[in-house]
Amino acid sequence: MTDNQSSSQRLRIAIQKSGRLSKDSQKLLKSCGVKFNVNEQRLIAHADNMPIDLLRVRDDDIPGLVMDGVVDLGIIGENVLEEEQIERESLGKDAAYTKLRQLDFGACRLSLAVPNEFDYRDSGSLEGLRLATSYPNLLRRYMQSKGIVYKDCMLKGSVEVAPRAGLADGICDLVSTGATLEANGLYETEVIFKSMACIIQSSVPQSDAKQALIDKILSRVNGVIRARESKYILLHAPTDTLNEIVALLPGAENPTVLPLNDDTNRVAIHAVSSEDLFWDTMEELTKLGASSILVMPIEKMMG
Ligand SMILES: Nc1ncnc2c1ncn2[C@@H]1O[C@H](COP(=O)(O)OP(=O)(O)OP(=O)(O)O)[C@@H](O)[C@H]1O
Ligand SMILES: O=P(O)(O)OC[C@H]1O[C@H](OP(=O)(O)OP(=O)(O)O)[C@H](O)[C@@H]1O
Ligand SMILES: [Mg+2]
Repeated sequence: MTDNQSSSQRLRIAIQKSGRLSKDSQKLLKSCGVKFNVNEQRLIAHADNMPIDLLRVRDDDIPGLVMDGVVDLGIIGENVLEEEQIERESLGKDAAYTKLRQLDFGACRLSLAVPNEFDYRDSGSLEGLRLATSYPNLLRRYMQSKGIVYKDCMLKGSVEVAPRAGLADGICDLVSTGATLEANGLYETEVIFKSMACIIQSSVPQSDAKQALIDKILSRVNGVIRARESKYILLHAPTDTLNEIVALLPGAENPTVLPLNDDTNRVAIHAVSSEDLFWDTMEELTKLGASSILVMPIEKMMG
């Protein structure tokens, strides 16, 4: 590290050390051109080509590190972020941050779930019962909004086993596929919070140089996510169904139409689509006479 890159001038980004968000967080930063190697034993990874340090920590610590201005940026699930914000606000601690954008991974929901044999009608069925959760603040906010009084059972992990272990009557935990609930003889009754990973910035004012680097990273994140959501589509189409074919391409504006050699009845279409092209649409396209349909991933996008 050179003098002009002393630690206070380097941008500090907190990411999850190991868990559901860690690989996707690293992949996103690498796609943004940040070059680094992670040593599993080390808390910090220095980027080789930009004044950026990655701090690899437990996800629960990331919102607090950003809110206290210890790090400049953090990649975190909205569930953990919101939980920490409610906690800090209730304690009168600083809970300010800026959400730069939602990301395209870490999709899950915080839900209420009860044992399969539980006769659940609505959240009122939980009145007076004990609920196990790692998210006491989000649960309290939801139950207060419904006017339901319940008892807490705070567990940092293994929440789904609590009812079977006789620790609680129901749970409030993260769900994605629902496989963990099913494996534990539980069923989901109500979604109380929907979550994605997001990138947040500390509210502490930054130097111009650091803010410029944050803006550059954010612009690249936008480009990476737009590219991941988009496809490059090439196909051949009969001229008489051209308009119908173009109308079927999702989110494709002003596609390029090119003549084909020795074939005046058909043209080539090149289009960038804002969504994937599903098999059903491809089948519709072939029914309209389209052929040589290619759907390709886009690596980068800008402008
Ligand atoms: N099943 C899931 N599918 C997708 N995203 C999930 C899933 N479960 C959790 N997440 C998201 O990933 C985040 C991290 O989940 P993980 O299970 O790795 O956390 P953890 O066990 O608390 O990790 P840590 O050791 O860092 O505290 C969650 O807070 C949530 O935002
Ligand atoms: O609905 P599903 O697809 O089954 O996912 C839900 C599970 O995923 C998360 O745990 P994870 O597997 O990350 O392990 P952890 O309990 O160690 O955090 C979450 O805490 C649930 O237990
Ligand atoms: Mg955690």
